[in-house]
Order: sequence, then C-alpha cells, then structure tokens
Amino acid sequence: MLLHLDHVSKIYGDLHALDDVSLSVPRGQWLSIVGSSGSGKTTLMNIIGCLDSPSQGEVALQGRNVEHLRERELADVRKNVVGLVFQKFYLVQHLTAVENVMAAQYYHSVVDEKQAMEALRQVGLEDRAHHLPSQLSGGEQQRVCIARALINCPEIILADEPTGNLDEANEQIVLDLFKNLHEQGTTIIVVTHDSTVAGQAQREIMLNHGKLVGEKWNDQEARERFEELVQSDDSIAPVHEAEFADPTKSAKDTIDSSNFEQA
Ligand SMILES: Nc1ncnc2c1ncn2[C@@H]1O[C@H](COP(=O)(O)OP(=O)(O)OP(=O)(O)O)[C@@H](O)[C@H]1O
Repeated sequence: MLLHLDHVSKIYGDLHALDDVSLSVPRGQWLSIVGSSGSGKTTLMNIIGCLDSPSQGEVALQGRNVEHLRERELADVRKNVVGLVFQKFYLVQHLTAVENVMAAQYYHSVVDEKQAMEALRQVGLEDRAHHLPSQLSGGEQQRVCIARALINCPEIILADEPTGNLDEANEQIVLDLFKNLHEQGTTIIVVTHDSTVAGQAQREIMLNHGKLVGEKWNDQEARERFEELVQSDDSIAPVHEAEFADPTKSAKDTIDSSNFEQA
C-alpha cells in the first residue's frame, strides 16, 4: 500500500473534523474524496500530504509510519512523495510561468530551467512559459500549478478542488492531464464537489461529519484487484460497504445521508 490510514481522527475541542477514518490506497490508484462542506475533506488531504498530523490513529506512506519520521525525513516526504494542486492557484504574480515552476524547484534545492520547461511542455504550456500569471487564463494558471506539482516526479498528486475555478473546457484539459499521469502510474487523490470530476476516478469515497460513510467504484477491475490485496493482507482497510448513489454537482449544499444506500 502506498498510503494507509489506521483509525485516524483529527479533533478540535469537541469537534471531530475526522472521525476514526481507516483507508488504504494502493500505488497507482485514482481516488476521489467527496462530501459536503465541513465534512473533513481538506483535513484529510492535509493529513495525507503530511501538512498536518492526526490527533489519534496512524498514517503510513510508502510503508513508513509518518509519526516515526524525523523532521528531515518528513520534509523529504513532503518534497518528493507528494505534489499538491489547489483550487486557488497560489502562483507568485510577479514571476513568469517557468519562474513559478522553478521557484518550486528552488524549494527542492535544485533549479534547472530545462526541467521546468519540460514540466510546462507536459501540460502543453511551453509557448506560455514567459507569461506572467495575469497574462494567463484560469485554465492555463492551473496547468502551471500542475507543472509545479510535477517537478519532482511525485508518487502522489493531491489535488484540492483542482477544477473549482475552471470552465468545462479547461476542466477537461486538467482531467486529461490527470488521466495521462494516472496511465504513467501516478497515484491521484482529488477532493471535489463535481460529480463529473469525481466520476473520472477508479474509486470514490464520501465523508460526512468526519466519518467515511460511503464508497463507490467506477472501475470494477481495480476493485477486484484491491479486494485480492485485502484478502492477502488483513492490515489493509477493506472496501467500505455503504455505496452512495449519486454525488451531485452541487454536493456542497445537498449531500446528506439520504444520498446513501446500503450496498
Ligand atoms: N484549525 C481548525 N480549528 C478548528 N476547527 C477546524 C480547523 N480546521 C478545520 N476545522 C473544522 O473541521 C471541519 C472540517 O473542515 P474541512 O476544512 O476539512 O472541511 P471540508 O470538507 O474541506 O470543507 P469545504 O468543502 O467547505 O472546504 C469543519 O467543521 C471545520 O470548521
């Protein structure tokens, strides 16, 4: 398993932002996380990306318990294992596209313009490399962010509402990029309120009040492979047996327990 969460909770005072979540994600899986506003999606993303730590439970990445990593090893995981993509692009406005990608490299202590240009080529933006963010469309800015996330060839792309600010055409471009990355073996974890985006994943999980309340597989072969893994290793969190029928486009406002059916 690339990622394993074992009974993870994140507690703020009386509030369980995450409540006893167990989840295993094999290398190369494309997973969507859906749920209403405040259900704990970003909290879960931050814990998976080692930007936050759980109050209870354990997180293992690449088989290593994150809690036992030293600060330097943890920084290394953040740098090399995970690439982050956000709804708000967080581009530096006075730097060009290629400089924004290189700024991410600087954080990784390597600055190589050729590599940055290659990442921009991968997202189809080499001809916009010397434009400022203000000279790029929203879709192009998000593609710069994906190039920035790709710069260290991460094992996991973690994306929080990556298409939230995009029109349908640009949403499709971003989804096609994720599809290519997935075909190359990258693990993709996407938080989204959009059923079209969620439905591209092999597997969707739903959070409600911090609990994992539903699971849906769009790729039955992937589900079978996963279930074989579960049978061979009882430490793997099995498929959650509550399936949800229809995560709606406006799930933010409408998802509640009535969206669920027992499988
Ligand atoms: N630092 C914090 N201190 C206290 N409560 C917090 C903190 N961070 C998050 N929460 C609470 O935890 C719950 C889950 O928040 P989270 O941001 O994970 O939800 P979300 O599903 O990502 O929501 P949205 O879809 O609106 O972005 C919310 O009730 C939120 O108010």
